[in-house]
Formats: sequence, C-alpha cells, structure tokens
Amino acid sequence: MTSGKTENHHLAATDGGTVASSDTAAGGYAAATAPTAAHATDSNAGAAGQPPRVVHSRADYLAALAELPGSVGLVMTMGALHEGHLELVRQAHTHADHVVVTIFVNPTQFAPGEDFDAYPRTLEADVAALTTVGADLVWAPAPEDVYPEEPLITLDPGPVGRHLEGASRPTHFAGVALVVTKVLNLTRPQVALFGEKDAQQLAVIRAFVRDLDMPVQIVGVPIVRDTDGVALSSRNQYLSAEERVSARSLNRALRVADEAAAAGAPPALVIASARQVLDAEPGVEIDYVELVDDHSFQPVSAGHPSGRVQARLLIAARVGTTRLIDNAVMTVEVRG
Ligand SMILES: Nc1ncnc2c1ncn2[C@@H]1O[C@H](COP(=O)(O)OP(=O)(O)OP(=O)(O)O)[C@@H](O)[C@H]1O
Ligand SMILES: CC(C)(CO)[C@@H](O)C(=O)[O-]
Ligand code: BAL
Repeated sequence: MTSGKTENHHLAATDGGTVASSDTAAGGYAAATAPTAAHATDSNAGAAGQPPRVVHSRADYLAALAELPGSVGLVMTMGALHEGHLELVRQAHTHADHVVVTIFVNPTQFAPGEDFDAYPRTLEADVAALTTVGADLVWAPAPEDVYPEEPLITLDPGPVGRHLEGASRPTHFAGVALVVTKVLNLTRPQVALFGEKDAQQLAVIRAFVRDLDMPVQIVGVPIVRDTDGVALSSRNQYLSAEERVSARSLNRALRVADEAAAAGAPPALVIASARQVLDAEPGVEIDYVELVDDHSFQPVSAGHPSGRVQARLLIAARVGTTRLIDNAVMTVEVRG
C-alpha cells in the first residue's frame, strides 16, 4: 500500500508523478505489429517489442499457460488499453518471469442498462500496445469460454463491497469476484496486479484472496493520470471535449480535500471541501464522495477512534452521461 505522501504525487497533473498523454494506448501504437496467433518461442518471448501470443478458447489458454515455465504475473483487463493498463504490465514484469494479460468485457459485472454493449472493444490496438511493453500471453475469450455453463454460485463481496460502488451497482462486485476467482483459478499466477483507480475493487479482491486462502499475491498499482490530472480510464473515451474539461474537477476535488486534511480539517469538512469543487462544476453530478479508512474500507465517520487515520477519499460522479470514479489517499485527523 502506498503512503499518503507517495499517492499525493499522483494527484498532481504535472508534478512528475506517473502521467500519460492519452486515454488510449492504441492511438500512439497504430503502426505496431498486428495481433498474431503465432507463438514467439524464442527466449525474447514476452519482451518489449515482441508481440504476445494471443489465444481465445479456454483450451488454448490452458495449453499456452502450460508452456510458460517459471512464475506468472496476471493483469486482468477489459481491454481498450491505455497507459494505466500498460503500467500494470510493466510492474508485472518486475514480479514474475512471465506476464499474462486477459482482455474480457465481463458480462456478469454489468447490470442491465449499463454500458456492456457500448464498452470499447479494440483487440488489435490492444495487442499492438502490449507489444510495446511486452507480454507473453493474451487471453481474449468469448463469454462462453469463461462461462461455459450458467454460473450457479453467487459470491457475496461482504462489507467492503456493499457500500459506494456496491450501493450504486449492487450486482457489480459479485460479478467482479466471480470472474476474478475463475481467472485466478484457471491461470494460477503467483502475482496478480490491479489498479488503485478501482480502489474498492482492489479491496474486495484482497478480502476474497485473504478469506478464501487463495494462493496468489495481490499487488496494487497507483493511479496513472493524464497530463491534465484526469485518471486514465477506458470510459474517458465517452467524454466530449467539453465534458473532458469538466472531468478534471474530480482530481481537483481530491487535491482540495487533501489540502483540507493536511490543514487539520475533520472528516466531514474534508468531504464537504471536495463536494464544493464538484458542485461548482457544470455538467458534473455527484454519485458519492466518501472518506474511508484505507485499511477497513469503512467510512471514517463519527465514532471512529481518534487519531491520525490513513484514509482514502473516493468520488463517483457522472460527467454528462459518463460515470467516472477517482480516489486518493490522505491522512485525516479524527478527534474523539
Ligand atoms: N488510470 C489507471 N491507473 C492504474 N490502474 C488502472 C487505471 N485504469 C485502469 N486501471 C486498472 O486496470 C485494470 C483493468 O481495468 P479496466 O480494463 O476496467 O480499465 P479502466 O480504464 O478502469 O476501465 P473503465 O473505464 O471501465 O473503468 C484494473 O485493475 C484497473 O484498476
Ligand atoms: C478486474 C476486471 C478485469 C474484472 O472484469 C475489471 O473489473 C476491471 O477491468 O477492473
Ligand atoms: N474497472 C472497472 C470495471 C467496471 O466498471 O465494470
């Protein structure tokens, strides 16, 4: 887990934190090698500049995994890859001998009326982007490869997953937990990496892995932001130019809240300071602004033991019709 200080570097738009210039990795890599099913069998397999092997069926995936000697680092994505995803892949290389990336828009985590159909599907560009950072294997399954039979089991994400995203999207984390558990069981990686942009998802996955004694190390990767401070997200593609400017208010709200926290503001005022920024932004409608204890992921509210708390401020807001999330860690002073 990163410290508040480190995380705050990722809040600023141009402060030397991890920044990227585009929401799609694809644009910059248009000329790179097209996807190939041919297996790179030489010793450079998985190295930057080498196209990854791409498989689709479950059987081909299991067979390809069996050909990878040594440890595996897993990066699960829904595709439409950007620098945030590529950073997960880069970090995966530092944790394991081989990097496996899954690209799958998982239907079970979308509720009716959400953007499952509209979600961008850009496999060719994704594979080109992965070639620039290197990956050994890409699994891009169809729904029937992941769910050959209608699942009978529903996973309950528990208290970590019931509020915030879990309240706004009540079936979401059950779907995430299901697909993550299935892919971890099929892949059996030593390490799996997830982004802190989806901080609650990461907390839910950590809880599952801990409570079910799943033999994998979960690594969280700090948020990668664009040069204007907006957290990279595949859904940023939905924004108009005007909405994109409004979207900057999420990061701005986090920074203002962080300053309030650093000045000793109590939790309610930290939250209010962020709300004020978002309320003032035309075209932005708040879903939630909440401060949670970064360990328990429960709200830092009245009754929380007093002292300095490593907290995480989480925002979900609609910018036009696009729902965006963002968050940052900050140290908050709680007085009894
Ligand atoms: N800006 C980012 N910084 C760090 N990690 C990220 C970032 N964006 C996505 N990730 C991580 O990449 C993994 C795959 O995420 P996903 O494919 O849903 O991308 P996304 O950009 O979050 O898409 P969406 O727009 O649907 O939220 C997740 O672990 C997610 O947290
Ligand atoms: C973890 C994940 C790939 C599961 O579908 C998805 O929720 C995502 O992209 O964050
Ligand atoms: N990265 C989050 C996946 C989702 O919103 O479904």
